[in-house]
Amino acid sequence: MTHALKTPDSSQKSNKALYGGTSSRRITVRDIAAAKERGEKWPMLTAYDAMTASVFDEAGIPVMLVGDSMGNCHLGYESTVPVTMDEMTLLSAAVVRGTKRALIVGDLPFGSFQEGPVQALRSATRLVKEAGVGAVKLEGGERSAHQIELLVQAGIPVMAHIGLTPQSVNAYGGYPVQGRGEEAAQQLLRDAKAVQDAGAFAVVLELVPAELAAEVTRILHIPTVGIGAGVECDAQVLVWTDMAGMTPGRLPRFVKQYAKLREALGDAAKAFAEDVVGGAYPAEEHSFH
Ligand SMILES: Nc1nc(=O)c2c([nH]1)NC[C@@H]1CN(c3ccc(C(=O)N[C@@H](CCC(=O)O)C(=O)O)cc3)CN21
Ligand SMILES: CC(C)C(=O)C(=O)O
Ligand SMILES: [Mg+2]
Repeated sequence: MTHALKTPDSSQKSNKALYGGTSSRRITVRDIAAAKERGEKWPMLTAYDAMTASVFDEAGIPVMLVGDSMGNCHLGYESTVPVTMDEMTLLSAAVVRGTKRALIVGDLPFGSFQEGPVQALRSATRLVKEAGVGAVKLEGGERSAHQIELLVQAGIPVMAHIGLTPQSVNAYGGYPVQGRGEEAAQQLLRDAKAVQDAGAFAVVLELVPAELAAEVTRILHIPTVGIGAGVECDAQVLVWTDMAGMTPGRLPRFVKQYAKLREALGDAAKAFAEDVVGGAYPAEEHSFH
Protein backbone atom coordinates (compact mmCIF):
# COMPACT_ATOMS: atom_id res chain seq x y z
CA MET A 1 0.00 0.00 0.00
CA THR A 2 1.55 3.25 -1.08
CA HIS A 3 0.73 6.54 0.59
CA ALA A 4 -1.30 8.96 -1.49
CA LEU A 5 0.21 12.38 -2.07
CA LYS A 6 -1.74 14.74 0.18
CA THR A 7 -2.35 17.89 -1.79
CA PRO A 8 -5.25 20.11 -0.65
CA ASP A 9 -7.60 19.03 -3.43
CA SER A 10 -6.19 15.57 -4.11
CA SER A 11 -9.61 14.06 -3.50
CA GLN A 12 -10.92 15.72 -6.67
CA LYS A 13 -8.01 14.55 -8.77
CA SER A 14 -7.92 11.35 -10.75
CA ASN A 15 -5.20 8.88 -9.76
CA LYS A 16 -3.85 9.53 -13.24
CA ALA A 17 -3.33 13.27 -12.69
CA LEU A 18 0.15 14.39 -13.68
CA TYR A 19 0.37 16.51 -10.51
CA GLY A 20 -1.27 15.04 -7.43
CA GLY A 21 -1.84 11.64 -9.03
CA THR A 22 -0.90 8.48 -7.16
CA SER A 23 0.80 6.40 -9.83
CA SER A 24 4.44 5.79 -8.93
CA ARG A 25 5.71 4.56 -12.31
CA ARG A 26 7.62 6.97 -14.51
CA ILE A 27 5.47 9.41 -16.48
CA THR A 28 5.48 9.03 -20.27
CA VAL A 29 4.48 11.18 -23.22
CA ARG A 30 1.20 9.22 -23.37
CA ASP A 31 0.33 10.56 -19.91
CA ILE A 32 1.07 14.07 -21.20
CA ALA A 33 -1.32 13.62 -24.14
CA ALA A 34 -4.04 12.27 -21.83
CA ALA A 35 -3.70 15.33 -19.57
CA LYS A 36 -4.52 17.65 -22.48
CA GLU A 37 -7.65 15.57 -23.21
CA ARG A 38 -8.70 15.97 -19.57
CA GLY A 39 -8.00 19.72 -19.73
CA GLU A 40 -5.53 19.35 -16.88
CA LYS A 41 -2.76 21.91 -16.34
CA TRP A 42 0.69 20.77 -15.27
CA PRO A 43 3.97 22.23 -13.98
CA MET A 44 7.47 21.73 -15.35
CA LEU A 45 10.73 22.86 -13.71
CA THR A 46 14.29 22.77 -14.91
CA ALA A 47 16.77 20.61 -12.98
CA TYR A 48 20.52 20.24 -13.40
CA ASP A 49 21.64 17.81 -10.68
CA ALA A 50 20.45 14.65 -8.93
CA MET A 51 19.86 16.19 -5.50
CA THR A 52 17.68 19.09 -6.62
CA ALA A 53 15.85 16.81 -9.05
CA SER A 54 15.04 14.39 -6.21
CA VAL A 55 13.47 17.27 -4.24
CA PHE A 56 11.22 18.15 -7.20
CA ASP A 57 10.42 14.48 -7.83
CA GLU A 58 9.31 14.06 -4.20
CA ALA A 59 7.28 17.29 -4.53
CA GLY A 60 5.40 15.67 -7.42
CA ILE A 61 6.71 17.77 -10.31
CA PRO A 62 5.76 15.49 -13.22
CA VAL A 63 8.09 16.78 -15.94
CA MET A 64 11.64 18.11 -15.55
CA LEU A 65 13.69 19.79 -18.21
CA VAL A 66 17.46 19.53 -18.12
CA GLY A 67 17.64 22.91 -19.81
CA ASP A 68 20.63 24.34 -21.60
CA SER A 69 19.93 27.21 -19.18
CA MET A 70 22.43 25.19 -17.11
CA GLY A 71 24.91 27.28 -19.10
CA ASN A 72 24.13 30.49 -17.24
CA CYS A 73 22.58 28.94 -14.10
CA HIS A 74 25.18 26.29 -13.27
CA LEU A 75 28.24 26.60 -15.46
CA GLY A 76 28.87 30.33 -15.29
CA TYR A 77 28.49 31.13 -18.99
CA GLU A 78 26.78 34.36 -20.07
CA SER A 79 24.23 32.59 -22.25
CA THR A 80 23.19 29.09 -23.33
CA VAL A 81 25.26 29.32 -26.53
CA PRO A 82 28.50 27.67 -25.23
CA VAL A 83 26.79 24.60 -23.71
CA THR A 84 28.11 21.31 -25.15
CA MET A 85 26.67 17.82 -25.62
CA ASP A 86 29.17 16.50 -23.04
CA GLU A 87 27.80 18.95 -20.45
CA MET A 88 24.18 18.16 -21.36
CA THR A 89 24.83 14.41 -21.17
CA LEU A 90 26.59 14.57 -17.79
CA LEU A 91 23.92 16.64 -16.05
CA SER A 92 20.97 14.89 -17.76
CA ALA A 93 22.26 11.54 -16.48
CA ALA A 94 22.46 13.00 -12.96
CA VAL A 95 18.84 14.23 -13.12
CA VAL A 96 17.62 10.83 -14.40
CA ARG A 97 19.47 9.10 -11.52
CA GLY A 98 17.92 11.47 -8.98
CA THR A 99 14.31 10.83 -10.05
CA LYS A 100 11.84 7.94 -10.05
CA ARG A 101 8.59 9.41 -11.37
CA ALA A 102 9.19 12.51 -13.51
CA LEU A 103 9.52 12.47 -17.28
CA ILE A 104 13.00 13.86 -17.95
CA VAL A 105 13.42 16.01 -21.06
CA GLY A 106 16.95 16.83 -22.25
CA ASP A 107 17.57 20.08 -24.14
CA LEU A 108 19.59 19.81 -27.36
CA PRO A 109 22.27 22.54 -27.06
CA PHE A 110 23.25 25.09 -29.69
CA GLY A 111 25.17 23.46 -32.54
CA SER A 112 23.98 19.91 -31.81
CA PHE A 113 21.08 19.82 -34.30
CA GLN A 114 21.35 22.80 -36.70
CA GLU A 115 23.41 20.84 -39.27
CA GLY A 116 20.34 18.76 -40.05
CA PRO A 117 18.19 15.78 -39.10
CA VAL A 118 21.09 13.29 -39.04
CA GLN A 119 23.11 15.41 -36.61
CA ALA A 120 19.99 15.95 -34.50
CA LEU A 121 19.37 12.19 -34.36
CA ARG A 122 22.98 11.53 -33.34
CA SER A 123 22.75 14.11 -30.53
CA ALA A 124 19.32 13.01 -29.32
CA THR A 125 20.33 9.35 -29.39
CA ARG A 126 23.27 10.17 -27.13
CA LEU A 127 20.98 11.81 -24.54
CA VAL A 128 18.60 8.85 -24.67
CA LYS A 129 21.27 6.12 -24.52
CA GLU A 130 23.93 7.67 -22.27
CA ALA A 131 21.77 9.85 -19.99
CA GLY A 132 18.50 7.92 -20.11
CA VAL A 133 16.18 10.85 -20.85
CA GLY A 134 12.62 10.04 -21.95
CA ALA A 135 12.41 12.90 -24.45
CA VAL A 136 14.46 15.71 -25.95
CA LYS A 137 13.69 19.36 -26.66
CA LEU A 138 15.01 21.50 -29.47
CA GLU A 139 14.52 25.13 -30.46
CA GLY A 140 12.84 26.27 -33.67
CA GLY A 141 9.49 25.92 -35.45
CA GLU A 142 9.34 25.50 -39.22
CA ARG A 143 13.12 25.65 -39.37
CA SER A 144 13.48 22.57 -37.13
CA ALA A 145 10.56 20.51 -38.50
CA HIS A 146 12.76 18.07 -40.44
CA GLN A 147 14.83 17.36 -37.33
CA ILE A 148 11.69 16.73 -35.28
CA GLU A 149 10.31 14.35 -37.94
CA LEU A 150 13.39 12.13 -38.02
CA LEU A 151 13.67 11.97 -34.22
CA VAL A 152 10.00 11.02 -33.88
CA GLN A 153 10.38 8.38 -36.63
CA ALA A 154 13.31 6.97 -34.66
CA GLY A 155 11.16 6.66 -31.54
CA ILE A 156 12.44 9.67 -29.62
CA PRO A 157 9.67 11.92 -28.23
CA VAL A 158 10.33 15.58 -29.01
CA MET A 159 9.26 18.72 -27.18
CA ALA A 160 9.46 21.71 -29.52
CA HIS A 161 10.30 25.29 -28.46
CA ILE A 162 9.06 28.36 -30.36
CA GLY A 163 8.65 32.07 -29.75
CA LEU A 164 11.83 33.35 -28.08
CA THR A 165 14.56 30.79 -28.74
CA PRO A 166 17.47 31.85 -26.49
CA GLN A 167 20.13 30.04 -28.54
CA SER A 168 19.57 32.80 -31.15
CA VAL A 169 20.51 35.55 -28.66
CA ASN A 170 23.25 36.84 -30.98
CA ALA A 171 20.75 37.21 -33.83
CA TYR A 172 18.11 38.90 -31.64
CA GLY A 173 20.62 41.10 -29.80
CA GLY A 174 18.87 40.28 -26.50
CA TYR A 175 15.71 38.49 -25.33
CA PRO A 176 12.77 40.43 -26.82
CA VAL A 177 9.10 39.43 -26.69
CA GLN A 178 8.13 37.50 -29.85
CA GLY A 179 4.95 37.35 -31.96
CA ARG A 180 4.02 41.04 -31.63
CA GLY A 181 2.32 42.38 -34.75
CA GLU A 182 0.28 40.53 -37.38
CA GLU A 183 3.21 39.15 -39.37
CA ALA A 184 5.06 37.81 -36.34
CA ALA A 185 1.83 36.32 -34.97
CA GLN A 186 1.20 34.49 -38.28
CA GLN A 187 4.78 33.13 -38.20
CA LEU A 188 4.25 31.85 -34.64
CA LEU A 189 1.04 30.09 -35.71
CA ARG A 190 2.87 28.51 -38.67
CA ASP A 191 5.68 27.39 -36.33
CA ALA A 192 3.17 25.86 -33.89
CA LYS A 193 1.40 23.90 -36.63
CA ALA A 194 4.71 22.83 -38.19
CA VAL A 195 6.04 21.26 -34.97
CA GLN A 196 2.72 19.54 -34.28
CA ASP A 197 2.61 18.15 -37.84
CA ALA A 198 6.23 17.01 -37.46
CA GLY A 199 5.15 14.91 -34.48
CA ALA A 200 6.21 16.92 -31.41
CA PHE A 201 4.38 15.78 -28.23
CA ALA A 202 4.39 19.29 -26.69
CA VAL A 203 5.65 22.77 -27.50
CA VAL A 204 7.25 25.43 -25.32
CA LEU A 205 5.97 28.97 -26.03
CA GLU A 206 8.54 31.42 -24.72
CA LEU A 207 7.90 35.15 -24.28
CA VAL A 208 4.85 35.59 -26.52
CA PRO A 209 1.75 37.73 -25.90
CA ALA A 210 -0.81 35.92 -23.70
CA GLU A 211 -3.63 36.28 -26.27
CA LEU A 212 -1.51 34.68 -29.00
CA ALA A 213 -0.40 31.84 -26.69
CA ALA A 214 -4.08 31.25 -25.82
CA GLU A 215 -4.95 31.00 -29.53
CA VAL A 216 -2.11 28.51 -30.15
CA THR A 217 -3.26 26.47 -27.13
CA ARG A 218 -6.83 26.32 -28.52
CA ILE A 219 -5.73 25.37 -32.04
CA LEU A 220 -3.18 22.65 -31.19
CA HIS A 221 -4.03 19.17 -29.94
CA ILE A 222 -0.60 18.88 -28.28
CA PRO A 223 -0.01 20.76 -24.99
CA THR A 224 1.62 24.18 -24.89
CA VAL A 225 4.16 24.85 -22.14
CA GLY A 226 4.33 28.56 -21.41
CA ILE A 227 7.19 30.68 -20.07
CA GLY A 228 6.23 34.32 -20.23
CA ALA A 229 3.24 33.30 -22.36
CA GLY A 230 0.24 33.96 -20.11
CA VAL A 231 -2.07 31.75 -18.07
CA GLU A 232 -3.94 29.97 -20.88
CA CYS A 233 -1.14 27.54 -21.77
CA ASP A 234 -1.67 23.88 -20.84
CA ALA A 235 1.52 23.82 -18.76
CA GLN A 236 4.00 26.28 -17.29
CA VAL A 237 7.78 26.04 -16.99
CA LEU A 238 10.27 28.10 -15.00
CA VAL A 239 14.01 27.86 -14.50
CA TRP A 240 14.25 26.44 -10.97
CA THR A 241 16.93 28.85 -9.74
CA ASP A 242 14.69 31.75 -10.80
CA MET A 243 11.51 30.52 -9.08
CA ALA A 244 13.43 29.58 -5.91
CA GLY A 245 15.27 32.90 -5.62
CA MET A 246 18.72 31.45 -6.23
CA THR A 247 19.60 33.31 -9.47
CA PRO A 248 21.57 36.52 -8.80
CA GLY A 249 20.61 39.86 -10.30
CA ARG A 250 17.57 41.02 -12.22
CA LEU A 251 15.05 38.40 -13.33
CA PRO A 252 12.75 38.42 -16.38
CA ARG A 253 9.30 39.89 -15.62
CA PHE A 254 7.54 36.53 -16.09
CA VAL A 255 9.33 34.97 -13.10
CA LYS A 256 7.48 34.51 -9.81
CA GLN A 257 9.76 33.88 -6.84
CA TYR A 258 8.51 31.19 -4.45
CA ALA A 259 11.49 31.14 -2.06
CA LYS A 260 14.60 33.10 -1.15
CA LEU A 261 17.19 30.33 -1.39
CA ARG A 262 20.07 32.65 -2.19
CA GLU A 263 19.49 34.58 1.02
CA ALA A 264 18.90 31.41 3.07
CA LEU A 265 22.05 29.70 1.76
CA GLY A 266 24.15 32.82 2.25
CA ASP A 267 22.91 33.09 5.84
CA ALA A 268 23.81 29.43 6.46
CA ALA A 269 27.32 29.97 5.07
CA LYS A 270 27.81 33.05 7.28
CA ALA A 271 26.56 31.24 10.39
CA PHE A 272 28.97 28.36 9.72
CA ALA A 273 31.85 30.78 9.16
CA GLU A 274 31.12 32.65 12.40
CA ASP A 275 30.95 29.38 14.38
CA VAL A 276 34.32 28.29 12.99
CA VAL A 277 36.02 31.64 13.62
CA GLY A 278 34.48 31.89 17.12
CA GLY A 279 35.19 28.27 18.09
CA ALA A 280 31.51 27.31 18.48
CA TYR A 281 31.83 24.58 15.86
CA PRO A 282 32.55 21.73 16.24
CA ALA A 283 30.86 21.32 19.64
CA GLU A 284 31.18 18.28 21.88
CA GLU A 285 28.42 16.38 20.03
CA HIS A 286 30.29 16.70 16.73
CA SER A 287 33.58 15.43 18.20
CA PHE A 288 35.06 11.93 18.70
CA HIS A 289 37.23 10.73 21.61
N1 LIG B 1 18.02 32.02 -15.35
C1 LIG B 1 17.47 31.94 -16.56
N2 LIG B 1 16.13 32.08 -16.70
C2 LIG B 1 15.56 32.01 -17.93
O1 LIG B 1 14.31 32.12 -18.01
C3 LIG B 1 16.38 31.79 -19.07
C4 LIG B 1 17.77 31.65 -18.87
N3 LIG B 1 18.28 31.73 -17.63
N4 LIG B 1 18.63 31.44 -19.91
C5 LIG B 1 18.10 31.19 -21.21
C6 LIG B 1 16.89 31.97 -21.44
C7 LIG B 1 17.06 33.46 -21.51
N5 LIG B 1 15.75 33.92 -21.09
C8 LIG B 1 15.35 35.25 -20.93
C9 LIG B 1 16.24 36.20 -20.47
C10 LIG B 1 15.83 37.53 -20.30
C11 LIG B 1 14.54 37.89 -20.60
C12 LIG B 1 14.09 39.30 -20.42
O2 LIG B 1 14.66 40.02 -19.62
N6 LIG B 1 13.05 39.74 -21.12
C13 LIG B 1 12.44 41.05 -20.92
C14 LIG B 1 11.40 41.32 -21.98
C15 LIG B 1 11.91 42.34 -22.95
C16 LIG B 1 10.80 42.86 -23.85
O3 LIG B 1 9.87 43.50 -23.32
O4 LIG B 1 10.91 42.64 -25.07
C17 LIG B 1 11.72 41.06 -19.57
O5 LIG B 1 11.64 42.14 -18.97
O6 LIG B 1 11.20 40.00 -19.14
C18 LIG B 1 13.65 36.93 -21.05
C19 LIG B 1 14.07 35.60 -21.23
C20 LIG B 1 14.92 32.80 -20.71
N7 LIG B 1 15.89 31.78 -20.38
C1 LIG C 1 13.36 27.84 -20.08
C2 LIG C 1 13.31 26.53 -20.79
C3 LIG C 1 12.16 26.43 -21.71
C4 LIG C 1 14.61 26.19 -21.46
O1 LIG C 1 14.71 25.98 -22.64
C5 LIG C 1 15.81 26.06 -20.61
O2 LIG C 1 15.71 26.13 -19.37
O3 LIG C 1 16.89 25.84 -21.18
MG1 LIG D 1 16.75 25.80 -23.29
